Amino acid sequence: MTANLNDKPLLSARNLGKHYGQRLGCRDVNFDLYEGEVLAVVGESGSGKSTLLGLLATELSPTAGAVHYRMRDGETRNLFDLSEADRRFLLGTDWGFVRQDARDGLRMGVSAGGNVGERLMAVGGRHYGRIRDTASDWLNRVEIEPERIDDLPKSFSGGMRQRLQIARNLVTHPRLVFMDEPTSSLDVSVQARLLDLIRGLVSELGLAVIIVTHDLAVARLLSHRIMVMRQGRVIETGLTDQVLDDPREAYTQLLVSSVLAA
Ligand SMILES: Nc1ncnc2c1ncn2[C@@H]1O[C@H](COP(=O)(O)OP(=O)(O)OP(=O)(O)O)[C@@H](O)[C@H]1O
Repeated sequence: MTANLNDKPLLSARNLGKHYGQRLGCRDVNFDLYEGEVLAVVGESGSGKSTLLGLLATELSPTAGAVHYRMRDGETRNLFDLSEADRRFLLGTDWGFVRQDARDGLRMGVSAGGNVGERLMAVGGRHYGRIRDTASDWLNRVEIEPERIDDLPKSFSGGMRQRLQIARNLVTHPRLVFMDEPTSSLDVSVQARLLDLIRGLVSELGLAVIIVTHDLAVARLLSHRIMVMRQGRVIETGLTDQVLDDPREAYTQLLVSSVLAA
């Protein structure tokens, strides 16, 4: 019988680690991520979450280990052996990256429609009318009035900017989306609405997501699995509800009971 590709992980980290000179960023990170799976990485400030995300998204070079990724053609490659062109292809089409600060994820000098359309053009979209229609459709999906299509993101509220960032990232139907504290810069009421939107889109599009958050409520709402980091290492991992309801490690128990400032 032919193996179902979906039985294989989309991404596998093996003994992944990074030191910044003498300082430990993260070490010995091992996990598999499957299509459609949402993995939350949680831990206190300085525990290595951003370092890990940077490594997975190939923005940082590891000092140890590998990350294997199943490309669209079914071939599994070590991300750190990819050519610059392959890397750019992944970043521009197959992956999304939703940043904590929308200014880092959007082109602030380009209209809302341009921000979304640009990613479509990167995957070969050439027909101006169709690109504009798709952009307008995506603005609608993220609850931005399509009449705002020609407005610059700087005229948008924080919540709207984050929603625009999400549209820009999802328009190419990526298979994997990295999210770095996507809601933490927003007011609590705005956060709830954005989380709802993210949850709906992730499930509708069957996205695999790796989300870094210090907010366990965000992890609870969005993720299937959770990885708890402390001092650069993964100290506990498992199904989100299981880990949060019945943490094995004393440190996770403290984190859950909010004794630690996450
Ligand atoms: N560019 C860098 N140069 C040197 N050390 C760094 C660098 N970036 C991170 N570190 C160190 O690596 C460790 C892990 O930091 P990292 O930013 O990955 O943690 P984090 O869990 O994402 O923290 P936060 O939630 O505050 O963003 C820390 O000790 C940090 O000081």
